[in-house]
Amino acid sequence: MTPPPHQPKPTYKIACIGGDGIGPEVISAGVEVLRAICASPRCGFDLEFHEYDWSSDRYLRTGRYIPDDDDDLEGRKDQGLNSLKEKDAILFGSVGTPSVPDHISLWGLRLSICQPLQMYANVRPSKILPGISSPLSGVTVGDLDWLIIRENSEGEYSGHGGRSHLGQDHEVATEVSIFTRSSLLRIMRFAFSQASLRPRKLLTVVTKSNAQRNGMVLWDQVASEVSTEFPDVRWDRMLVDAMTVRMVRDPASLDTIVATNLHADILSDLAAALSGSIGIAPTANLDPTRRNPSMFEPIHGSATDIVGKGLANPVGTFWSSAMMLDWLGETRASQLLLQAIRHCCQEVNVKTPDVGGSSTTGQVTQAMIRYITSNDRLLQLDSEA
Ligand SMILES: NC(=O)C1=CN([C@@H]2O[C@H](COP(=O)(O)OP(=O)(O)OC[C@H]3O[C@@H](n4cnc5c(N)ncnc54)[C@H](O)[C@@H]3O)[C@@H](O)[C@H]2O)C=CC1
Ligand SMILES: CC(=O)C(=O)O
Ligand SMILES: [K+]
Ligand SMILES: [Mn+2]
Repeated sequence: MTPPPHQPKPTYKIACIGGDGIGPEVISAGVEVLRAICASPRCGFDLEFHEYDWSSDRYLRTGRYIPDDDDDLEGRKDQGLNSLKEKDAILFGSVGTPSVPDHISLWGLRLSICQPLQMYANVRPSKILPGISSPLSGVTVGDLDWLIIRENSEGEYSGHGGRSHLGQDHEVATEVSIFTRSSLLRIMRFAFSQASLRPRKLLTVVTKSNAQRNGMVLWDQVASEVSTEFPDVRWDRMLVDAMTVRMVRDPASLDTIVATNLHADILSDLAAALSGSIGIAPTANLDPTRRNPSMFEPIHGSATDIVGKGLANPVGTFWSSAMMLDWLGETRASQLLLQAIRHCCQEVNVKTPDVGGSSTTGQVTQAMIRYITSNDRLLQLDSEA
């Protein structure tokens, strides 16, 4: 048989934005682990990492989180937002520091990437991993396995509103939630299709249409319209306040969940805590049209209380990196990464203090790399092994 023609390995360009606080610590751990995968001769692709210094430090130095595309930075003009569009994916840490107001930092960096690049679907899996215990008594692996879909482009985080009469008794501030039919159609179609891909084919639409009588009513209406396109998906509707009760009291009754930008932000932190720790939970900011690169980050923030101490759990970043590989079509490498996470959490018990262990960020990272290096046969198709 003639051997197949030599195929060059695909090389994916990954933008790495560590950001603030523990962001750079977990991102460098993620990059080390991803490099260990690529170092295997059995790995069928390569990753090219492009580091960005976008952070609050840069903001305090230059007045900008993201330089203009035509700013000349040490002779280079390729470091602005447009440069992200040439990448295959973005790995993001976190943004936020005590010396900059949180609304400046979040809008200056994370939202300034997600919004122009139309990453309208924020995907947040939440699941109890073997070796990790839930604070809910009697709830264990398999009892909590959720996929939270967060609307990531509008709603309460549209940035509409303003302040006037500053400092006066009649000072006023508005924060206007925006709900558009076109954005609701795309997020509901995305959520129903994600639900239809999971074995239980079960979607819960979170709402607050009792008190919020405009945007949330349109939200419900579009959910109902889109449901007719997905006859195989069973779905129900929950008011967000009652949803918190159901998540705690009956986690096994839930599977895929769709909620607004604000509601899902809150519910996913709760989900992370119920599944063991905020340090574990991953997220993907997806442009499902693939016109733009998507961005992968742990759901946690910059955790300035633990920065520089080796206490940051890097698992949220490893899991996010696995989601990134999956999005790039590298499912075997993604599976290997997930398996390495399970191995660290359960078999060798290498865990950070937030999940009851005593290992450092670096020790967890090294244990991941050891597992990957000695199990790299899993990167090959069975027929090639
Ligand atoms: N996507 C992003 O970049 C986000 C940024 N933020 C920003 O981060 C800053 C801090 O926000 P917080 O409300 O304190 O939330 P946070 O998620 O940074 O921290 C909350 C608590 O969880 C702990 N924690 C978080 N990540 C951990 C990890 N990997 N391992 C172990 N423990 C971990 C922290 O030590 C802290 O006690 C703020 O400026 C906020 O605006 C918050 C959430 C997301
Ligand atoms: C900002 C924030 O809390 C989040 O994206 O989850
Ligand atoms: K983050
Ligand atoms: Mn959040």
